Amino acid sequence: MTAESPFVSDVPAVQALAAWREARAVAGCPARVEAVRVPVGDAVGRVTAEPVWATRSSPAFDSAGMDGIAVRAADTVGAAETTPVLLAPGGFEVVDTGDPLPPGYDAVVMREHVHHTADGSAELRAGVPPYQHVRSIGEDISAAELLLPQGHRLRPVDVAACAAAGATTLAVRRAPVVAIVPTGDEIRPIGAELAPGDILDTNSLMLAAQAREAGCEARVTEIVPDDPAAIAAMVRTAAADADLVLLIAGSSAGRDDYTARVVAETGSLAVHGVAVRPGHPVVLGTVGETPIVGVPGYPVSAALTFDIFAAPLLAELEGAAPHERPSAAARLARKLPSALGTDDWVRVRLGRVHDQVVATPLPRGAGVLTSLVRADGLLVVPAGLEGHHAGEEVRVELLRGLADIGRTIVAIGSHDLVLDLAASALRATDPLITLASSNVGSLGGLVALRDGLCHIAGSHLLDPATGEYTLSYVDKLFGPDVDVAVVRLVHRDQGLLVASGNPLGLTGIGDLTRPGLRYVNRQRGAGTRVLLDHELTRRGIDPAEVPGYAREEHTHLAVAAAIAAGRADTGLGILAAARAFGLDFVPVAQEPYDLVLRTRDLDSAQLRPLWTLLEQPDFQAEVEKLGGYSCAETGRRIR
Ligand SMILES: Nc1nc2c(c(=O)[nH]1)N[C@H]1C(S)=C(S)[C@@H](COP(=O)(O)OP(=O)(O)OC[C@H]3O[C@@H](n4cnc5c(N)ncnc54)[C@H](O)[C@@H]3O)O[C@H]1N2
Ligand code: MOO
Repeated sequence: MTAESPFVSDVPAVQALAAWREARAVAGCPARVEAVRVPVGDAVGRVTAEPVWATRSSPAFDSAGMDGIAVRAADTVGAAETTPVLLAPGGFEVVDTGDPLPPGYDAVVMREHVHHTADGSAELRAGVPPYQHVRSIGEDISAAELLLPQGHRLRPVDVAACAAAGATTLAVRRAPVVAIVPTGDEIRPIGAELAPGDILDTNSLMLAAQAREAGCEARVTEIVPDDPAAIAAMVRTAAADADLVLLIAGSSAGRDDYTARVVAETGSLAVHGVAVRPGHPVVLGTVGETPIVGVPGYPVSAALTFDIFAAPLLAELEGAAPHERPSAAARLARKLPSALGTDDWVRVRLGRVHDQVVATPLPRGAGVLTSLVRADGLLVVPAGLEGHHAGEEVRVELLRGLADIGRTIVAIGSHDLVLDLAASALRATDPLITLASSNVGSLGGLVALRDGLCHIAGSHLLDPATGEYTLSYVDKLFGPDVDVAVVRLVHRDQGLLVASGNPLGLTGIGDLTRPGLRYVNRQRGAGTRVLLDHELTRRGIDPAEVPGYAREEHTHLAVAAAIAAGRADTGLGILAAARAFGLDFVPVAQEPYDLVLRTRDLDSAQLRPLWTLLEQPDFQAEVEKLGGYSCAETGRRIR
């Protein structure tokens, strides 16, 4: 690879890590950070640099385990309710929990089992075995035992045990120092006034916090402009007193992307481009004796690059095992395509549907940081796979506890803004409730419900034969005997979304055959597409006559966005989507949008908060404020 090459050539992650390791060895990068001796009280979070041996037993003496009296067990033999034993003063001694056991005694009787008589004797109504309620010397720790191995990250319980075992100081690895260097002419510090095109330096904030969470000291430098000489100077300074440098952005092939060149010129470039996504343009190398990572600028790429490349190295520098997240099996809520040749890191929402965990993929863009914010888990589609089918079992790394996901409502089907509104309203009433919705179209939602992959399927499927919505599809898919309930969410207006002012003067479906028109359609299986097809058929129009019929978007908002950006002239969608993008709207039809579910879930604890919400007048008012919605039948069970 040449330093000048603008091309990022992706190597598999394992190979990249091996190449970087080799480069670090050649550059003489230390294998470990130094060991230091610190007071036990300061050692939490650090990693032991040598084994910890006990120099003291704990307890250091036989001690009373309870408040009461110390006795000789032999003196109590035969004591019973009917034949109490009296111990005269001098034949026992009062003790409190933790007191050394007085010499000559071998057991303790709890004070609530002792009757003191007027002459000061102690009356016992039960015999006691030797060593009852006595903590013997070394019960917890014996002097000379190995308490902790080397390479152990110290937790609060560990330092307490070390101190009890006689340690006042511990030999630990010092915290690795991570220097973070943000770059980019457009990057501004958090809190700065922003001009158009400016971007806040959120990556430094995140990476520094990730480094601290990993037990490191993080130092963020000034933001360096896109000037290779300035970046090189800052990298040299940062590397001089850091154990790892994270150089943010400029990792790919743009005109101002200098990271690979700077690393090659100031040190050695081991890897430029790894077959992982997000994060593929990552740069790995060394500067002096310090490892450096060129972290891609997109926030999701930056976060994952830290996890995949920086965190394992930092753990190794401390001599500790890398942090591993627990994982669980889950079934995919919908199809997950993935490019061959790269490890695809997909963020997922998790929910429990009946007795299985279901994973719903979140948006995949490397700039969509909220996909990580909302993620309950991470799933890696390995380079050798072209993805997974809906319903396929996958292994998911957990970012949240499985117990926490128990209250997630999994919704799959057609997209509607009312579901988004409900998700945020539910969260406001109880932070533990999540409504995770995934848009695969009405038909896809019904299939997912049939296959046990969701709690509710949002549907607005018109049956052109009957003019009825959804019910006939439910019958067809589930058969008449399966207990499926249908609850009305809303009625909504569907119409043609057009640019503000309706510049083409469209009046309805009949105008869609105009030559040169750029229509944008919804995907097959979407209720809106079924509606379009029905309206076309009614007018005897062949879909092939609609220019743009084959062009597909997956949500109302995506259709509206395409029109707002001037990439299309019109598409069928809901009024609320037109409003959200400042578009005009030519009404075509009013349709019901329903929630389909298993009857047994109508009364489940997971779904109950949703039904309560739908009844609320405040919520209904919010919905109608979106425009184009009627709540006249909201919450009514129609099957
Ligand atoms: N022709 C190619 N273009 C791109 C490729 C490629 O292989 N060939 N890779 C794409 C991928 S994938 C990624 S990821 C990005 C990586 O970009 P860079 O590391 O070069 O970063 P920039 O282009 O400078 O910035 C990308 C994006 O991130 C924002 N950014 C930068 N620094 C920060 C920061 N500190 N805090 C928050 N956000 C930051 C920056 O403003 C840009 O919006 O390249 C693709 N392109
Ligand atoms: O690989 Mo980039 O990091 O997808 O966004």
